[in-house]
Amino acid sequence: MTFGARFVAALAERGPFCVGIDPHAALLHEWGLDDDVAGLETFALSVVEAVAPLCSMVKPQSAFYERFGSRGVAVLERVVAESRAAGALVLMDVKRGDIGTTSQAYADAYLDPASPLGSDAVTVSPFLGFGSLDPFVDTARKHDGGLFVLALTSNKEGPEVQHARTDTGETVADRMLDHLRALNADASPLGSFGAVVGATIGETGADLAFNGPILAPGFGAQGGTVDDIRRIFGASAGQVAASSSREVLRAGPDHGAMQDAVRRANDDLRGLR
Ligand SMILES: O=c1ccn([C@@H]2O[C@H](COP(=O)(O)O)[C@@H](O)[C@H]2O)c(=O)[nH]1
Repeated sequence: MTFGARFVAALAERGPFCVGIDPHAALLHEWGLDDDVAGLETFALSVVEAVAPLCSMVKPQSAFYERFGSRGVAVLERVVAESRAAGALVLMDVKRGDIGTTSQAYADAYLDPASPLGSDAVTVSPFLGFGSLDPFVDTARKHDGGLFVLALTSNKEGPEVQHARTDTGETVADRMLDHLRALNADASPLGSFGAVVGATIGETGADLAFNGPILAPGFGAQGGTVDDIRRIFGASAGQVAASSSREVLRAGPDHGAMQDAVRRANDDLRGLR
């Protein structure tokens, strides 16, 4: 089953809310844990245990594990394996992108099921040129994985690059979305090549109608709301997984409170479908 098909099925069954598993130092302290590998492990696996059986997709942010070196990455490997075992899709948030030969190594690391970090999908950056992502595209096709390509990110600095005009007059973001349209052409029910479009973006005029999954980070702690998802995505809202990390994680360590936060977000977002 392709990633696009798994994404559609997971959102229909479990709801459109994606939980970011980002073990910030401040959150470890709020949970009464030390900011060390043992604290990271307790935090991350506790979040997995609480939310992975419930939500359609989890999105671990690799940076928060990498900061502990190889032992942190070992925890990330367990987050991937245990989340998938609990039935959640795993989107590895690493925003990789490099020249093609290096992109191939990244693609193998995150999209080959034989890799310890092999995930359902990975976030990638197209700002070395969309064609530099070809190894990710080919590897995703080979293993039925998915990509989420940065298009209109949730941070306030993004427009400097993403709203800039290309040689043909369209914005960089529009060009990226055009590439995604081409990659997903004819896919059914949805292609596997998604876009990252923040829940915080203002009026951009971008055409967000395309036949692929959309990740909307910035929901919750960064200020994005259900109304923003409705306003930004309109008729494409049914393809959106809205993602939040800190908002859910702050409800912990109580499992019930984190699960309630997931259920509430899913209920609110389901109204848009
Ligand atoms: O445009 C983007 C792309 C990715 N992110 C990532 O999402 C989470 C947001 O965390 P919150 O605590 O919900 O703010 C984090 O991992 C970012 O790296 C994003 O925010 N915006």
